[in-house]
Amino acid sequence: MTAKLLEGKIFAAAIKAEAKKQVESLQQEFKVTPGLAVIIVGENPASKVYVANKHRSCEELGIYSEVIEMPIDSTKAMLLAQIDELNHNCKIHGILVQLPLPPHIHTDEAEILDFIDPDKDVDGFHPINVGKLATGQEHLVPCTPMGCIKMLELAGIEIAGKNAVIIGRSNIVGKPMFHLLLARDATVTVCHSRTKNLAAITKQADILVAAVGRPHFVTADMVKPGAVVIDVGINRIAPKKLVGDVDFEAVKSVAGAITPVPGGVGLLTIAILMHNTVKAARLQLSKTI
Ligand SMILES: Nc1nc(=O)c2c([nH]1)NC[C@@H]1CN(c3ccc(C(=O)N[C@@H](CCC(=O)O)C(=O)O)cc3)C=[N+]21
Ligand SMILES: [Mg+2]
Repeated sequence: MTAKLLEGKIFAAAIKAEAKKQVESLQQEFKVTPGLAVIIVGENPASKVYVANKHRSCEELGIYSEVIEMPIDSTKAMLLAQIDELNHNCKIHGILVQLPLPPHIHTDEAEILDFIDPDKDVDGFHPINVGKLATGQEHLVPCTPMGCIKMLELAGIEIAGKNAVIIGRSNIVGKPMFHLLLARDATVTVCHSRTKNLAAITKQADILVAAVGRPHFVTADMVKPGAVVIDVGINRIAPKKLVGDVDFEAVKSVAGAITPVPGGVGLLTIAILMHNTVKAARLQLSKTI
């Protein structure tokens, strides 16, 4: 058996086309152009690639985009001042602080992210938005897990009643993914580095989400035949070689459907960021009218 390939570009195109329509209707109805600001601190090469991809997507869709490059030695106070300006800048509807932050301000990450106006929090990382997601009031939702959900929906893959297993419990992927799947009536298990008998649990999964950050972590013997395997990993094993968390070549002959890396959910992450930016703009308009 060979798994159906879930190609990110097809789903991303559908999500972006819908966002583009909404950009046009906001311009026609309200003369407002949605705006996204991305703050990048320092020179992390991977971050630069992602930020450039985000900027290009904004241009494609007619979203106003600002990339704010701050020096590697920026202080917490400098970041908070920049966020404060963007919180009050009416051209900007979405604010994203590219992670990871440099080591000297790493411990300030939560304080920095929590300073973003929750209505402009297109990453969905603010505790208000996390709380809303956890209580069934989905508002601005983290882009990568939301991309996975949208992909399942667009591919016509049923979630309700399915056994979903997530490997990884990060605030960015694992935990929000848990809430999104639970809200759609899956039976959800979250596994992590201290989980015992991992393969026995993952083998129960109808939907398996890998978000561990370790190349080839999910092997064929961990996958139930016919399962949907979503690979959220982005591991750069050489300057130009990107691999996921799943041993793709082996798992594709067991799974029913699988996402590739690159070309999988990474593309959806950006598409949802565009969707969230438009949603944030709409939200802010509805509060001012
Ligand atoms: N505040 C914040 N929000 C984020 O959403 C965020 C972040 N920080 N830090 C880094 C991660 C990573 N991330 C990706 C975005 C696009 C691709 C993407 O476009 N991937 C393509 C191309 C990748 C390539 O070739 O390098 C693909 O998978 O095919 C991947 C990963 C967003 N992140
Ligand atoms: Mg995780």
